[in-house]
Amino acid sequence: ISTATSIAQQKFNNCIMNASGVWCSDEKELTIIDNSAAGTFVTKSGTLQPREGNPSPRYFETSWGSINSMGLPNRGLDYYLDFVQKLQQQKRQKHYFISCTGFNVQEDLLLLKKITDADFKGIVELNLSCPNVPGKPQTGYDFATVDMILKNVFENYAGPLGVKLPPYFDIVHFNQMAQILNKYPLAYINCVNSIGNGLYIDDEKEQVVIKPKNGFGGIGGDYIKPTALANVHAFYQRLDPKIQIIGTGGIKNGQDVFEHILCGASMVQVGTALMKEGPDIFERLTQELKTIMQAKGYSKIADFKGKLKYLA
Ligand SMILES: O=C(O)c1[nH]c(=O)[nH]c(=O)c1I
Repeated sequence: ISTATSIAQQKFNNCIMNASGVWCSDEKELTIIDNSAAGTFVTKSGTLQPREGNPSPRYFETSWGSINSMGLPNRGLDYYLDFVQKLQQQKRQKHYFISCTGFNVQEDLLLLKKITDADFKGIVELNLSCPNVPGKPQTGYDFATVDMILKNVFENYAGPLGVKLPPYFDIVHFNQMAQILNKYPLAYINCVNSIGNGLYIDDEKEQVVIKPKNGFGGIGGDYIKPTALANVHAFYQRLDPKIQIIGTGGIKNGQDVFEHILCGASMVQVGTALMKEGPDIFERLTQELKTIMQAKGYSKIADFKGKLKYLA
């Protein structure tokens, strides 16, 4: 039984990896993920300059998931690029994802030029959905801007590239976004980022639990799985099959991985549950998925990818 997959013709021996932002902020964390059962890793979204991010407390775990307003703290794109290129020299058969995000299209293009100049051979994840930089909108909800960015990106970047999208909640929005995405040679889209600007309250103290933005933050975990599955499947139904889908959101056991693949995901990313359990989770998720596949008579993920059935 194989849980292998491929994205943009790059092969991965496992379809399960980390979500950007979790266990991927420095080379120590990235090395641990690289040596875990995860098929590969994606870095924290790198910006042109390093960033401190928002004041703490900025992350809080609940029984059903998490709320975060990290504020894009990162070592800067150059740091991640240098580290991944060094690692790539040692592990030629492995491929890695680098996440990046600019505050406007000029910055996006500068980030991509750095990646081109470094002769990066992995896959780029352009983050269009950070919900936690005060005063900055989530690009993914501005359709015209997404269209303009993708036009500029694909006029300037030649390597495999995907985008990290926010969750959408309206069928018309799925249609409008799919129409835009289908115009471009995207390697994949990654659905979903956290559900932006949720609010979690400590009843005893009668107060919020994170400091930035009066407690408003991105929601992850069990809360968002139905939304994540819907976004994966809605785009699977609408996109050119050349554009693959990475499923992110609410994955904490083999069943959740199975459901994302059934909805059309070629790869899945784990955030909140990885934060809670640590990198050993990848071995557990892989075994649980294999057990489910065995019970159902599937030998590879292509046997059931996207095969969600509807009621007649
Ligand atoms: O606050 C963050 O750093 C953050 N938090 C998220 O939940 N998603 C994102 O894309 C980012 I860049």
